[in-house]
Amino acid sequence: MTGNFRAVSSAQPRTGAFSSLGRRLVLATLLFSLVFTLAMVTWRTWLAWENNLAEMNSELVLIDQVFQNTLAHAIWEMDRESLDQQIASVATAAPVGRVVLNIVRPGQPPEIIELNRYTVESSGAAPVLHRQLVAQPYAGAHEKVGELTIEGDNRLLWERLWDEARSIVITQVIQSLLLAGLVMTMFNRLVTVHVVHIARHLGEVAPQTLKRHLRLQRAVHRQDELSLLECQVNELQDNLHAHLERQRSDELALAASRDQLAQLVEARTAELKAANQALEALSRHDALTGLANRRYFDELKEVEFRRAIRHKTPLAVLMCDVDFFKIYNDTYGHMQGDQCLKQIAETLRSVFGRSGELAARLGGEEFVVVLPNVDARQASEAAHRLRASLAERELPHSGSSVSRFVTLSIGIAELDPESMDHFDQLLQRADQALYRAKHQGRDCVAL
Ligand SMILES: Nc1nc2c(ncn2[C@@H]2O[C@H](COP(=O)(O)OP(=O)(O)OP(=O)(O)O)[C@@H](O)[C@H]2O)c(=O)[nH]1
Repeated sequence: MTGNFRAVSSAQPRTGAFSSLGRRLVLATLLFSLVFTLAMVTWRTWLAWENNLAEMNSELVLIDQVFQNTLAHAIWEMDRESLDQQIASVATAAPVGRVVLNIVRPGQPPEIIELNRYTVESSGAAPVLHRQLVAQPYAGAHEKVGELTIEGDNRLLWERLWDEARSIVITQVIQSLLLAGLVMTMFNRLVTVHVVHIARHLGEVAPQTLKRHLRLQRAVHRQDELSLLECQVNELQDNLHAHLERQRSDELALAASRDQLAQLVEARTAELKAANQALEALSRHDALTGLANRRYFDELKEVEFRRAIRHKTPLAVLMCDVDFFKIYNDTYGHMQGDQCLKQIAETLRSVFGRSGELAARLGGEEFVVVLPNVDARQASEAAHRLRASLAERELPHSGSSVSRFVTLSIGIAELDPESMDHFDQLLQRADQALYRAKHQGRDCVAL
């Protein structure tokens, strides 16, 4: 499950290098401030220009109001000295750049007095004031004596504009820089720090740390986008934790039921195996005597035959038949006959209990014994041991004409690799020997 989590610290942006949100915001703010500053400077400079023009015009009007009557009077009175002084005063007043006085006298050509503040003629946008000078030599008389033209000082106008523009630019730039700094600081404190904190927290999220909630370090807890994000991250962690817990308990339950199922399957398999073994035992063994039955004997006989041929070892077979068993049954009853067959089987088991020796009931009262690594002589000794062992049991057989007890006739055959190529030939040979034993009077062994 840990593999389902990826550390944020190792995650890279999809394309390009890492670019801080705060830096981009500052750049955008600075760009905006620059454009805004340019616009503001232009607009405020234009306003300042208009103000300066109006102010200079007012100053010229004021000068004109101060001097128009005294000038008209000096012209009327032909007071040259006063006239020159006044013209010089007007020309040296601060906002004045040029003064032109056109003196009109009846019958004389007009006289023009012009004073320039600067040697070089400056013409420009400064305001110009034209005033007709009228003298009042007596009450009710109006005599036009001249015309006064006052032109504003262009240089002064531009100097004033330049001073104002400079202060406008400085204040706008400072204002913009302060605004950008404020935005950057606020954004950094209010957003960037917390976004980085959230990214680090998410990078450390793992199944075992899901219960550790995200806690934003904020002086004042406000309900805003960040608190919403904090809440959603914690809710996601809780859901994930609950889901993992559910998954874990489901896995445990599944494992428990799997174990239970495995135990059940194991028990059922054992039962089945036991039943199969029982079935197999039943299918391979004679129900009455417990000896191998004909089917099992048929399975094993060829194996032993091939082994003896391959290893060139001797192999002997005993064919055993109970003597006068029909009479036994007739005398003691079929049930007793069964008990007798069981006793004979027990005798066979006790005599031929070594590994490899096989005693089987072929049917009725007929038994066969396969003896690997045993030749005819040894088989004969074994047959006699069998007869002796049966005799020891002293199973009464009153109907027998050869003994008071139950006896066996035994035919022996030994494998002859030259003349035999399958087991039945050996069995047939043993059967023929048994036939001879019966004809020799029973209760004997024949080769
Ligand atoms: N009780 C009992 N009798 C069986 C069983 N199988 C076969 N018999 C009897 O065994 C008898 C065999 O008789 P016979 O083949 O005539 O041979 P015998 O009487 O033993 O005579 P000889 O072999 O010539 O000595 C028959 O009467 C069968 O009914 C069995 O499982 N139980």
